[in-house]
Amino acid sequence: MDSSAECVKVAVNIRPLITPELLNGCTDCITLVPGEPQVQIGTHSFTYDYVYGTSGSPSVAIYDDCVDPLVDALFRGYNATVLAYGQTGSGKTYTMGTNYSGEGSNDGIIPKVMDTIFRRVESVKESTEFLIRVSFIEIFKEEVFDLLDSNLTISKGEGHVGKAIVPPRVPIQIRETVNGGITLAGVTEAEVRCKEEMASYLSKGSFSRATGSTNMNNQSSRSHAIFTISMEQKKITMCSSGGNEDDMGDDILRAKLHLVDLAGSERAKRTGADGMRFKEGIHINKGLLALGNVISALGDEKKRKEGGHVPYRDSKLTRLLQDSLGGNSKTVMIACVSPADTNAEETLNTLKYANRARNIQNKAVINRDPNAIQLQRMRSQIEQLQAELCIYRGDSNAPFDENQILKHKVSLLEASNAELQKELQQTQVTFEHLNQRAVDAQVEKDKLIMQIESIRNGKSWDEIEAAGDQDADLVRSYVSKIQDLEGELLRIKNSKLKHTRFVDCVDSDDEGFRPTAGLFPPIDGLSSNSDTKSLENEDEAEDEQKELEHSSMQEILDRELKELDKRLEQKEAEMKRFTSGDPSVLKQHYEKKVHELEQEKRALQKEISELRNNLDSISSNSDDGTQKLKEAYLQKLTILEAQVSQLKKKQDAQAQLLRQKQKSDEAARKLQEEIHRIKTQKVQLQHKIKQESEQFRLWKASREKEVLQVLQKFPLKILLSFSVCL
Ligand SMILES: Nc1ncnc2c1ncn2[C@@H]1O[C@H](COP(=O)(O)OP(=O)(O)OP(=O)(O)O)[C@@H](O)[C@H]1O
Repeated sequence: MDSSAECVKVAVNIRPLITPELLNGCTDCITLVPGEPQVQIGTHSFTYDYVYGTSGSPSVAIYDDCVDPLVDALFRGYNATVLAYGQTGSGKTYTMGTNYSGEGSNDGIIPKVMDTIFRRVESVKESTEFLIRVSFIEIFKEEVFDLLDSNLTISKGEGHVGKAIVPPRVPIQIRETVNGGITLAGVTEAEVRCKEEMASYLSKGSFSRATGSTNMNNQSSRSHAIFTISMEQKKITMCSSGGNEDDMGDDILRAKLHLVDLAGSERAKRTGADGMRFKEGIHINKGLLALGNVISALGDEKKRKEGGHVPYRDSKLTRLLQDSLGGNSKTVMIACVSPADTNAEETLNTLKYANRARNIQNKAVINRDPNAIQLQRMRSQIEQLQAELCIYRGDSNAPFDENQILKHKVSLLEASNAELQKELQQTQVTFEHLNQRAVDAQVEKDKLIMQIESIRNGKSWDEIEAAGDQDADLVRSYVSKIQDLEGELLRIKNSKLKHTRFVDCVDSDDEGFRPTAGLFPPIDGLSSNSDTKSLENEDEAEDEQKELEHSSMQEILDRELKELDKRLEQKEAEMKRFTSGDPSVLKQHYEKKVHELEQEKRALQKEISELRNNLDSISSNSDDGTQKLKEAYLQKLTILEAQVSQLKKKQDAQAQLLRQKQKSDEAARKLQEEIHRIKTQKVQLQHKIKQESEQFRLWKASREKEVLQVLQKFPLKILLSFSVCL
């Protein structure tokens, strides 16, 4: 997960069974797991960040756990959103406190938010200036209306009970700012200075909100309502520069808290709706369906990593909540559910919806005024230059020694680094917005091109409109396909870069890889047009990239193979040395030699013992002749004994040789085994080379097929416009 990314927090609020449900004999079908944020319904079990049951005073706990941290974040310059979702009558308006009029029960979230904000403002008003504004809008039948519009003449009696409202009011246009933010053209933003003033605007807006009676709630909200609190703050006194992330210094922080009370999520037939109420339901569901699709797209980790399309533009609701879901906001969703068994199906749907929302990751950043950031940076520079000047002047009264100045410089650099990192974060968020806008604009543009083309071909407007959604889906699928391919190309480029570095390290003599020719020949009719070249070039670049990858892989494998061959050659040469003579002949030779020496030794020993016998018989005769013979025998005996001892030595040496021979036989056997292993490795490597070539061939074939399919499906005009935009 990205370190700066933070998941949307999800809480489930289960209201008690209400009187009509009790009168109908409904029973509680939800089970809570004690001590765990878990909910069980039937065989299903879900875990959330927080679960609030039917007892106690949940609104206090909900506020403390889920909303108070968001109000705190608002003061630190972060955007935040609280979103109440659930079927009609599940308690969204009750939980949010959207109907709060400034008097009576203070139970809902919004009154508590107001209370906290103004208590906090009061506590820091000596050091910080605040500008707080509120706006209140509703999305009713896919149009945005300003609930604080002072020209609003509608009275509560005109269309609220059983009859649809036909309000004499002008819808507000949604605009996008240059950095991808969403604004509402001309919406009332009322400045407020106290809680009572803020509550009066909430009450005024709630009064104007479209409500109606349904089977499930006789004061049912028929619109999505967004109450927004904007806060601008600036420190009055100078503050010490420190590394604290939330220290705003001279910055102006601007942040918004959206408090969203959605319309009921139930299916139309359950509410017993007909006529106008039924049509309202269709619009409500369109917005909630789009919201569900956005949640699904953002919650899918694979799609998110690939930067896939998020259909924010499919409804006004999702466009307005763009920042709150997957953007620059800290967001909490409160799923409101009824425990009644009659509502079990809708409750299960809400729980599933909420469960998916837990996977959404937002990237909230502190919203600082860019001018203030620039000012801060310039001030740091001045301080640094002043410090340097002190050193160069050699000013003995200067309060800095060199060490201090270096420390100061380090802290300035650290501060500037932190600033740059924040800027980078903001730029990343802006980039993602712009990217999304580019995709959406591309889809819009291509839809229009197709419509113009259809008009030229004589189609009626009804036919065009009927085909509109289908065409838009087709175009969207192509745009996202192109996005996917671009993403893949980028990944391949990056991995190639890493790979080239690796190869360079392994072999510095490597000349590098030369790009081979593109895979596809120019396409007739397109090749001469310069607009198509970028598309063609990108394809060629991708193909070249793949070819390069393939050839570099082949080169590495070839090199490995050569290395193995070299080792094999060495081992075989060694083996040859061992086996150059016939080992069995050699062995026989040595054994024979030892045997001969043995025989010779025995013969000599026999001769010596005969001589000794003769000597003994001579000793008994003492005449001169026999004495001389005795001396001759003794001499011979000495010579023979010397010969025997030499023969013994030779015999030992031969035995030693024989042992050595046995050892070298063992070494030869091991060598033989090693040669066998190298040969097996070689076969495996050759197999791998073959496999890699085959994979590359298959990729090449599918790539050609893919490009041909895209070219066949796209009208030429769309291809041209894609290539211009991309
Ligand atoms: N926690 C609660 N305790 C007691 N009563 C509650 C609670 N939550 C809701 N109710 C009651 O349930 C009824 C329906 O609540 P609410 O109007 O807030 O529903 P909703 O979800 O806003 O409906 P819709 O989408 O139709 O506007 C109201 O009568 C309300 O007083």
